[in-house]
This record gives sequence, C-alpha cells and structure tokens, in this order.
Amino acid sequence: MNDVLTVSGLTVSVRDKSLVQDVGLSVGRGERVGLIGESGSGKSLTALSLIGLLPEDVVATGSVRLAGIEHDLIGAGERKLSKVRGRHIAMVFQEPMTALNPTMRVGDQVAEAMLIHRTKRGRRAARAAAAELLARVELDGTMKSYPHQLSGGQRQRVVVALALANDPALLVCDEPTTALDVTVQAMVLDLIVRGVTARDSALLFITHDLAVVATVCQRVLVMYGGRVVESGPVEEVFTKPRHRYTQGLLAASDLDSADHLLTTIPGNVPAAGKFPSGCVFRNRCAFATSACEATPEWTGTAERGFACFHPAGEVADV
Ligand SMILES: Nc1ncnc2c1ncn2[C@@H]1O[C@H](COP(=O)(O)OP(=O)(O)OP(=O)(O)O)[C@@H](O)[C@H]1O
Repeated sequence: MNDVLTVSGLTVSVRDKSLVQDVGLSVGRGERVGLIGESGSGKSLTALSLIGLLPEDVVATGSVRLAGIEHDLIGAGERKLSKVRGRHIAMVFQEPMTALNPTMRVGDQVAEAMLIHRTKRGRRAARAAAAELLARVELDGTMKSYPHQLSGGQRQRVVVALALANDPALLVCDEPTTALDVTVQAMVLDLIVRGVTARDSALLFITHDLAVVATVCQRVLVMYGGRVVESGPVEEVFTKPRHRYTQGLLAASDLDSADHLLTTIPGNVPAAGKFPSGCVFRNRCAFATSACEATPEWTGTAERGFACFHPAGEVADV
C-alpha cells in the first residue's frame, strides 16, 4: 500500500517536558486508522503536529511526510503549511464552531475553501460544487443558512463537507462525534466514511470510543503516556491485545465478549449484508438504531456498519 502519511520520531515537548515521545506511524492511501488511548495520552498533540497547529509554547521535532509534498511538515513555515492545510490534509474537530465562521453563510464558506486552494476556478463553479457537497451530507437547501441557524449535528456535517471539499489525501478527525447527540453520531460517522471512501482519502480517526473504532477503522494504534504502545488490524488488537494497557482499555470498555466481536467495516462490505441466524447485535454499537436495539436477534438484512457478536464466535458471511 502506498503510504500517504509517514510520521517518524515525532516528539512533542513543552519546555523540558516530553508530552509525546518518539511516535512513528504511517497511513496508506484510502486506509482508515484509529488512534485510541486514555485522556492525556497525547492523541490530540500528535494530530495537531501533523498540520502545525500546536499551541505556541509546544514544540514538535521528528518528521512528518505527506506523499506528494516535497518538504517535511515539521519545521515548515506558516506559508507552506497553509497550502497543505485544508487542501492535502483536512481536519474535523470535536466542536464544529471552531471551524466555522459565524458571520458567513455556510454555502459561501464551503465555496471559499475551494477558491482559496484554487481547486475550483470562479465563484459560480465553486458555489455549484458547494451546493453538491452540502447535498452529499444531506443538507440540501442550506447554502444560505448561517451556522447558528443549524443544529449541532448539521453544523458538524457542514464541517465534514468543508473538510472534503478539496479531496484531501488525508482527513484527520479528532473526536468528531463526541459532542453530538447519539442519534446523529452514526450519521456523521457514516458521512465521514463514505466521503473518504469515495475519494480514496486516508483517515486518521482519534476517539476514546472503541466501538467507533471497531466500526470505522481497519487498523488501530494505541497510545499510552505519549507513546504508541500497540498497533495492528482492529480485529487483532481488539481480540488479542498484547499490551497490558490495551487489555485494560478493552476490559474497561463495553466491548464485552471481544472474542466474538465481528466488525463489518463500511466500504469493505456491500452496502447491505446478511448476518447468519443467531447473530446478536450489540446494544451500543456506533451505528445502533432503534431497530437494532429493539431487535437484538435480528437476522435479516443489516445496514452496513453494524458491529455484531455471534454467540458461537463465527464470522458472518457478509
Ligand atoms: N499547551 C500545553 N502545555 C502543557 N501541557 C500540555 C499542553 N497541551 C497539552 N498538554 C498535555 O499534554 C498531554 C497530552 O495531551 P493531548 O491533548 O494530546 O491528550 P489526548 O490524548 O488528546 O487527551 P484527550 O482525549 O483528553 O483529548 C496531556 O498531559 C496534556 O495535559
């Protein structure tokens, strides 16, 4: 797999104190990688280092390379970084208003993202593309709305449209659904996965929710005390964790009977799949719907993205 992002020896410090130490990671084209770990383990600082958005007193050393960009992103000046941000690497943060301008209509904001990076020439073409992007996140007719006229979930969908506007090589999401109502979390996750899949963009997804990782990601990295302590395919790490910290994280999570965890990864499976008789849908899966919760022994056609447990531990043929 061609690597889109290659991070090596990344160390983040404030004064003499190291907050992130010697992190190495890579993400392939179109690959979806989760970054998990307890609060304070260094996930956000790692993500912010990729795009030069660390707080003023915090310094990163090491190397961050993005395919197609000649210079290292660590140590690059603001001019170079601003050409990469929002064009080659886009980010979605927890709070949508940090990315939106409260005084500008959302359609204009999405159009402007393309005009700034010249991925669309001319206001008319950019506005048409913005309308299409907003329709893709199921926000038809919101071109003229201001952010305050939308709900939290709608605002985060605008941010997803903004982030995907320039077909970035890498999308970094830092807890993008944590602030949202559970009923809209699944929708936003699905839009993110569909958006990156359609563009073959790589995804680095930071969350503390292991169920979300099981549903969205193919590979996972576990951070502890500023270091990556374990990594591998999601199914392997979640069913056979090697590091004691990962074992604790799984034990403390609601991913019970992890041995029987079966993940249908959106994009890897057909839009809908049949689960064998006896599959029990986990009550709190990232894509849980009332139907799923009300019908724990659902054996019919499942929407893509469900994580389920099979009592016999068999892998469903989806
Ligand atoms: N500007 C700063 N100055 C000093 N320490 C900082 C600064 N920013 C973050 N830290 C510390 O660095 C460590 C890692 O922070 P980071 O935000 O990356 O953790 P995280 O894993 O993303 O946590 P969370 O899940 O709570 O967001 C924490 O101990 C935090 O207190």
